[in-house]
Amino acid sequence: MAPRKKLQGLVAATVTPMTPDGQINLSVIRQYVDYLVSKQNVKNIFVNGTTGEGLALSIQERKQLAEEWVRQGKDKLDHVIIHVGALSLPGSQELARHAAAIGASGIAVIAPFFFKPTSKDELLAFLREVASEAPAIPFYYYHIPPLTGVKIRVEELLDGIKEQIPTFQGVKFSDTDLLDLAQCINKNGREEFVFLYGVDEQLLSALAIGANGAVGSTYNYLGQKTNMMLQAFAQHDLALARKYQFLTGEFLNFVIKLGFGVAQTKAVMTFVSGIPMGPPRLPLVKASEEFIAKAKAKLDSIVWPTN
Ligand SMILES: CC(=O)N[C@@H]([C@@H](O)[C@H](O)[C@H](O)CO)[C@@H](O)CC(=O)C(=O)O
Repeated sequence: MAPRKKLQGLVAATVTPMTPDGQINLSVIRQYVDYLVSKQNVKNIFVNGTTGEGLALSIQERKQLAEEWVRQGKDKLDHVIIHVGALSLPGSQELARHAAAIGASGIAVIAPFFFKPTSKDELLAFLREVASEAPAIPFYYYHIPPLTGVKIRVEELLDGIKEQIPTFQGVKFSDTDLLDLAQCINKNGREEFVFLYGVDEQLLSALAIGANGAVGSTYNYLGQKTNMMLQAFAQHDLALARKYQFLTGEFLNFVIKLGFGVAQTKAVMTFVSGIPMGPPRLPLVKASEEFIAKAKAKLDSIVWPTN
């Protein structure tokens, strides 16, 4: 899938549908793609990331999922980015080669987080060895220090990165350190690289400092609303953009207090879309019925602007 345009706007971090007994469920991916496009107006996806439980899947499962998303996304989606990060370099390289071979629009990689890189050079060396296995497609660094524990500043990482990784295209920035993000954008320019923000409840702040778009779990079911926020922001209607951000925040603030993660995202996506996303994989456990009832009532109670 050759990307026709530069990646920008919203990217849904897809959940991995599973059967009730915990096997990956490829059979609903077609319906999932159609739902994102027709109901959420989201035409970019990020597969096998955090929300997709990529690190809890086998290499074989990750390949099967990547293939199905690319197949079903053909002629419907603009970008299918496959997350190929893994704890071992050979695992990550194998996934990178596979993603390129099946026609993914790009690959993304998190920092390995059992044996962690302790410096920019160590991290860059790992990323370079993965990126070079897919030399014809864009490469994105997936920065998510709350989960990886790798806190190397992106500002530092980007310094001279193109010489090391010619396919480097941008960052999925899932951290609240907006000073780091701002420095990245200020030094490199939002035209040079793509900066996709990954903390959905704070997206408007990231847009204000120049983020090109966002990758996140909520764009699966609040994509349409968040697109309205992006539109309001683009039209300099900050008051309206804030309304959308505050309402998304109201929902997330509510569910975060109840305990919110990938399992709960799967449950919310199931009741909003009607597509059965199934349980998460251990060690994650499925959301409780109580959570589902409360989250649904909260989401239903929100009155969105009609403009
Ligand atoms: C830690 C985490 O899961 N963060 C989410 C957010 O979308 C997050 O669910 C949202 O901001 C709610 O807190 C994304 O950054 C993760 C993501 O994009 C991915 O699945 O790779």
